Amino acid sequence: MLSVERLHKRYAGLKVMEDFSLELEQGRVHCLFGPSGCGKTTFLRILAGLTAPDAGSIRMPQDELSVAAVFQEDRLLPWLTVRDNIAYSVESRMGRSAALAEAELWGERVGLGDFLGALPSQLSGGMQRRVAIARALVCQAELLFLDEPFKGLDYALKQELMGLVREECRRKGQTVLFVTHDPEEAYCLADRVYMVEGPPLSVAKELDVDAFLREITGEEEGAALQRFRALLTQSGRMDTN
Ligand SMILES: Nc1ncnc2c1ncn2[C@@H]1O[C@H](COP(=O)(O)OP(=O)(O)OP(=O)(O)O)[C@@H](O)[C@H]1O
Repeated sequence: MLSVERLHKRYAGLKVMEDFSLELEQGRVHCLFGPSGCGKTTFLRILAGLTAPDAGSIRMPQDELSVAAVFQEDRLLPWLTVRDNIAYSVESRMGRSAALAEAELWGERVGLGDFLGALPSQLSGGMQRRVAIARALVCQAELLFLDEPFKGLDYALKQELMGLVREECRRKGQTVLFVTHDPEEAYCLADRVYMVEGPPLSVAKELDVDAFLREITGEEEGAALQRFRALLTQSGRMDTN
């Protein structure tokens, strides 16, 4: 569905990407997993068309795919309410009243039903994150890019939102690429994990979630595995148990 070939990127003296390639498969949730500062956000920005690579190409089968993204900074419009922030991205396509109805539905699904009329300045950081997630999900885009989408959320909420993202992406066959340095998020949400190091991002180690788990815990069975299995159950990922 999307093929990234031999990307190179440099910021002044810093090489952040060197010959980096990756494939995204239609309808799957992919995780780019790597340490802070290794170049993950730069990669997402290149895919989203916000940063230009120095060399390399991004190929998609169709000319135009719809894309929605959540970046680390929430980028909410401060003068619009929660309802209007969520509706904003779909209003031109759906019309105002349908967009507002969808916005209310998504506002409620992320647990902000009582704050639909609030302004971003009246929300906590975690609540603003939830608005940003709702705003991305309401678009029903074919491609969804998420940069550390659950950063700053408490554990229970993170589990709930991961379940929501999984369920929605599965239901609509969306292709997702999310970025994290949290192994639990990678394990609970992804179908495939690309482990990277850097800068520069260069070769990604591509793993299914069970191989990823073995890679990070260094064990086949044991306490860590059981803990992750419990997480898996909580987050609704019974199918890989
Ligand atoms: N616009 C920029 N100009 C110069 N250097 C940049 C710019 N954006 C990022 N960098 C540098 O490129 C490197 C990779 O940054 P990037 O934000 O892509 O990493 P990351 O893996 O997403 O990090 P984190 O997980 O902490 O968000 C860092 O050393 C960063 O300082």
